[in-house]
Amino acid sequence: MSGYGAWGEAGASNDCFRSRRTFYIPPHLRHERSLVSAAESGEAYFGARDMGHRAPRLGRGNRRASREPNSVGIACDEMGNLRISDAGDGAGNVIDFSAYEDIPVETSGSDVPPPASTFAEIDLGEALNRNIQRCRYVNPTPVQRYAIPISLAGRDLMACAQTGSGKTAAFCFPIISEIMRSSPPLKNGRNQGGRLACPEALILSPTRELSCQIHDEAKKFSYQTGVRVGVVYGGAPAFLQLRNLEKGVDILVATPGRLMDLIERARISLQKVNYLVLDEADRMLDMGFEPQIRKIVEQTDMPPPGTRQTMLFSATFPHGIQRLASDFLKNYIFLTVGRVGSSTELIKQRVEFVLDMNKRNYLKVLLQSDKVNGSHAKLPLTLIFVETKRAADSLQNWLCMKGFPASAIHGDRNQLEREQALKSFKSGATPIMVATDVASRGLDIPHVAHVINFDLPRDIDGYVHRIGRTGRAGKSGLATAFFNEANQPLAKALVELMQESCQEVPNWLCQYADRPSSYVGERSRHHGGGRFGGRDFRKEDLQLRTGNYKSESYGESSCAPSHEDAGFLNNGDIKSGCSYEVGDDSCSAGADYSLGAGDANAYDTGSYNVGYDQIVATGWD
Ligand SMILES: Nc1ncnc2c1ncn2[C@@H]1O[C@H](COP(=O)(O)OP(=O)(O)OP(=O)(O)O)[C@@H](O)[C@H]1O
Repeated sequence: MSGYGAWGEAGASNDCFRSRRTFYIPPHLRHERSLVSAAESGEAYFGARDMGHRAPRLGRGNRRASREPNSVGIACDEMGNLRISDAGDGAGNVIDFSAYEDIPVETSGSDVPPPASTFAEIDLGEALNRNIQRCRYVNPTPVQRYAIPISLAGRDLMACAQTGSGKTAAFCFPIISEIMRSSPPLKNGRNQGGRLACPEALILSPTRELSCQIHDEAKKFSYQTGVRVGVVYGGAPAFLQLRNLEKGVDILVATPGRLMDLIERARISLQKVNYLVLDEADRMLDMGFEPQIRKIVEQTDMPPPGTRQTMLFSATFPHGIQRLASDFLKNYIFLTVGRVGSSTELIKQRVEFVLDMNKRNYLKVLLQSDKVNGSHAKLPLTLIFVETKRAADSLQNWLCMKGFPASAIHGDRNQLEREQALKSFKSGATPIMVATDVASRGLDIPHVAHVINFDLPRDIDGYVHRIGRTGRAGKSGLATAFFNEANQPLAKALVELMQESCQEVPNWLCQYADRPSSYVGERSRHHGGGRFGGRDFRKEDLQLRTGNYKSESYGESSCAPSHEDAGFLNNGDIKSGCSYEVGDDSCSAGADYSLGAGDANAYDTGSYNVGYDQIVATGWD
């Protein structure tokens, strides 16, 4: 990854901006000093040389076995030094996914392929299987068990699975496997003398950080498969990204703005895209990104649905967004793994009543107590979410003044600042990171012990994604929310979510939830209050009309469809009260793409936080 510490370096500090010999360190191990030291000293963690450089035998994919090793990506030039390490907890233990074992799963759609219970059951190809072993992924996670066979069967998919449950591999594995075996070879996605990149797979994600992370993961999985992975995102020089694409790219990971820019400059063509993935699909199709996504998917040379395979993944999938998304899909399967959102009991959720004017003091107490209880009296990694970019800067400064090492990440920070903040947080050098929603989705930061919603988001899906930054991959985590009168509209949905997740709900919060409110939480309105947070809107529409739609339920049975949902959807009312700081990641100029600038700006200066900012200005403490 070209960014925040994905690569250690030989004989140098772990500064990824200098060009030295590079060593891949996967996201979940980048905080490990021992690993960084091993990389610095040149000691093989998983020596590429151990594996040799013979062309891999690729099972059904051996037609492409003669391809060169992957060489796309800034640090991928020296494959001899590539480190692929395990998925353990850094202490040699394999991640315990047993917490996800009895998760309810539901599929709907026609002719759903059966799930696989082991990787061995799935014919992914020898080279990829070796990489899976190198990653020490022993068994597929539930979403992988279902999504991989569905994808390998060539079916379109809308998949909804809990945060931290392994969705990235669920879409990467089948794509890599299929590209490995595709025939004839596509000359690594190059045309017109190498200037026009023609990827076979396109993975779109909403933020630069997430794109980098997916790129990193995909590169790791495609090691020695001959499949090339590239990435383009805003805020970084386009020429470097283009130079890498010129070497060939089979799988392109991109943020929408930069991708559109490069399409318009005739540097990328989507004519050969056989696989399209929208990660964080509900985010990609909400009112901020939707026009851009439509342009990319419907107004470029990308093959239409049915010709290409399309897969959408998220932990949350409001019905209005499902309806929009169905334009991009053909005869798709809807898959829900577990309750939409948190991995339930793995994340302990606490809600505290804290007035705005007391938030900072309360935070200080919380952090002090975390420090006392932390190992060696150290602060565990703590991610604090605030509403606005200004609030993020201000809280970061205040925390530093109070002796709590903190970084901040938001859409007004330039790419370098964002990378450095993330790197410093991951390494534990600044164990606190203050963030806006730009960091709420997808980021897989190992060992985040505590997520604090200093300002609660406006919708419950936002909350679900934020708290999902902890309690990932079978680990436990803590999420604390500061709640006060201003958050009353969220109370009902919050109580429902907490009850579903077997959390202790304070009585006072239930009282807020019982009050009439102008806001109807996403969960109640979209999901019908069922045990599955994500339900196939087709099913509910059809059941309403005919009482007949094919659905398979594994684990627990699902609830009756909600008439309220259908009515809501028919009104075309989509995700009002959207709470994103829209500041991706897109424009070639390097500035954050300001989608629905009105929204974003209104959000920054809106009345919701005025009181807070005034308090900051008076410097109370
Ligand atoms: N089969 C597996 N065995 C062990 N670890 C796995 C497996 N699949 C994925 N992981 C690990 O689980 C972690 C979470 O995976 P990932 O980031 O893909 O989650 P996600 O579902 O996309 O989360 P989010 O909804 O927050 O984006 C990663 O560190 C990944 O390496």
